[in-house]
Order: sequence, then structure tokens, then C-alpha cells
Amino acid sequence: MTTTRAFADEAASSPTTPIVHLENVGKSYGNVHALRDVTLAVRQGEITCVLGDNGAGKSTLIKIVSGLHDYNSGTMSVNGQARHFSSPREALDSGIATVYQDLALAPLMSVWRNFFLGNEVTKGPFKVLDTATMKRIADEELTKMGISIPNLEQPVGMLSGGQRQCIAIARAIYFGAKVLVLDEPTAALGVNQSGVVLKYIVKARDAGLGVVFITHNPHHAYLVGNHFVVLKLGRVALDTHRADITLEQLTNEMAGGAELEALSHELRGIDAGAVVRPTGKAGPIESPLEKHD
Ligand SMILES: Nc1ncnc2c1ncn2[C@@H]1O[C@H](COP(=O)(O)OP(=O)(O)OP(=O)(O)O)[C@@H](O)[C@H]1O
Repeated sequence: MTTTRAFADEAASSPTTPIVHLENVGKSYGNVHALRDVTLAVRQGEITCVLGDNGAGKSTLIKIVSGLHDYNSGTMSVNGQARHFSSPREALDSGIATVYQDLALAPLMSVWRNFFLGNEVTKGPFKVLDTATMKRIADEELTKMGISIPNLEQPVGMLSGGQRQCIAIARAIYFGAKVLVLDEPTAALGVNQSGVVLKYIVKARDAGLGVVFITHNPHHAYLVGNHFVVLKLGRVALDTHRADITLEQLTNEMAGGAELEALSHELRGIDAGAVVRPTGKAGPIESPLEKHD
């Protein structure tokens, strides 16, 4: 039967050593510098929120940590050992599980099949799929996490986006992830579903995992985060802990307080209510249905 994955470097970690530590990491795509001198410590039992606007470098950071891309400079250590992953499988074997927003699960497969996808339980000399065991474990594990899915035979494509994220999180925890990287898990969700997903992010943290929560939403980050890192144009613009920042300050940092001030200065004098017609003259827009003699 499939058991929890073993981690070769586990003994090297201590509660104070970051599980994943990026130090002055840089990544370029040709002459585009996606990341420069990025330092980030991910610790067990903490939710590290990585925030940033479009193009800040969040996806590039995920790709490095999850083994999709290598970095060009600096160091990434996992449990105290410098690593260059050459595949996502290597990252997974080191305990780093990444849940992507859209690619978390296979939509046409059932809940229990998805739970075991890539880690199927087999039995006997011919390695026949042990369906009964997989269904039982999936049911037990989802129940343990408080995830209520009435029918595990249902294709996951029929579930809500929030439920799919929760199943992917439960699966990563069951298969022994030490670090859970979540790529904008609440970006496509409404308020209620976001709340459910945030609850399971906290459960993952409370189960002792180091969670990396990538988001551009400071409100979601502040609801659950212990540690906040804001990326801007590939650099770390802020690295702070919950005790040292308020939601208002974090929101302001994300909104680019200084940039917004400069923009509002530039926009002063522009009449936001004005309508510019194709002729260039301001005035009310004529309805296309209006009759002209
Ligand atoms: N494969 C690539 N080739 C060239 N440039 C890239 C590539 N991937 C990303 N970039 C560039 O690197 C920078 C960082 O991009 P990245 O996708 O990491 O940012 P992001 O914070 O995830 O943005 P978004 O929220 O829009 O996805 C951007 O300038 C982007 O155009």
C-alpha cells in the first residue's frame, strides 16, 4: 500500500531552520530579470504570504521552488542543503507540493481517483488497483479535514473551485508534504468559497506544514498569514511578520501607496465624468436609437 513519502533530509531540519530558504536568488529569461536578489525563508507551522502585482515575479518564484525552473544566481536550500531541482518530481520528493489554481486536479476523474492520482494503491502480484482501499482512505482523509463531499464517485469537474482546492490540499497533506505552495488559491473564488479555502490553508499550517500562499489579495493574506513578503518588479519590497504590520499598511504597500499618490496628483484636473465623443468634443452620448430627421 502507498505510505507517506519519506524525506531524506528531514533530520537536518530544526524548528528554527527554514524548510525552504532562498538567499539572493536571481532568475532571468534572456535579458528579462524576473527575480533579483530574492531572499525568502519558509518555516514549518507558518503561513508565508507572497504578494505582488502582475509581473512581480510570483509565478517565477513558484516555478523555482516547485522544480519547474532552475535559478541563475543565489542559493535555494531545502532543510539546510543547497538544491537545484531538475523536475517537479524532485521537489515533491523533497516534500514540496504545489497546488496550481487551474491544474490542481483532473476534472473528468472521480474524487477518490484524483486523491490518489500518481500515487495509486495496488494489490497482488499483478498490481491491480486497490479501489476499495483508495475509496476508504480518500473518504477518511477528507472527513478528517472536515471536507464534506457526499459522493466520492463524482467527477471533480462537477465540484466548486473551492472544493477542488481543498481536495488538492488534503491530498498534499496526506502524501506527506512538508511545504505546501498555493498558487493564487482564492483568485477565482467568491467570498464564501475563499473563506472555506482559507480555513484549509490554516489547517495545513496547524498540521505543521510550511505554507507558501501566493496571492495579490492583501485581505486574504492578512486573514491567515504569519509572514508577508511583497515582490515588486522581481525584488523583495517588504518582508515582515504579522506583529509588525497592520492590514491597512499591507494593503497600502500592495496598492503602491507612493505610486498611487503620484498618479492621483497627475490625474487631478481630469474630469472623470466627462465623455469624449469620437469628434473629440465632450458632451452627452447620443443613443444609437435616437431618431434624426
Ligand atoms: N518564460 C518567460 N520568458 C520571458 N519572460 C518571462 C517569462 N516568464 C515570465 N517572464 C517575465 O518575468 C517577469 C515576472 O513574471 P511572473 O510571471 O513571474 O510574474 P507574476 O508576479 O507571476 O505575474 P502575474 O500575476 O501576471 O502572473 C515579467 O516581466 C514577465 O514578463
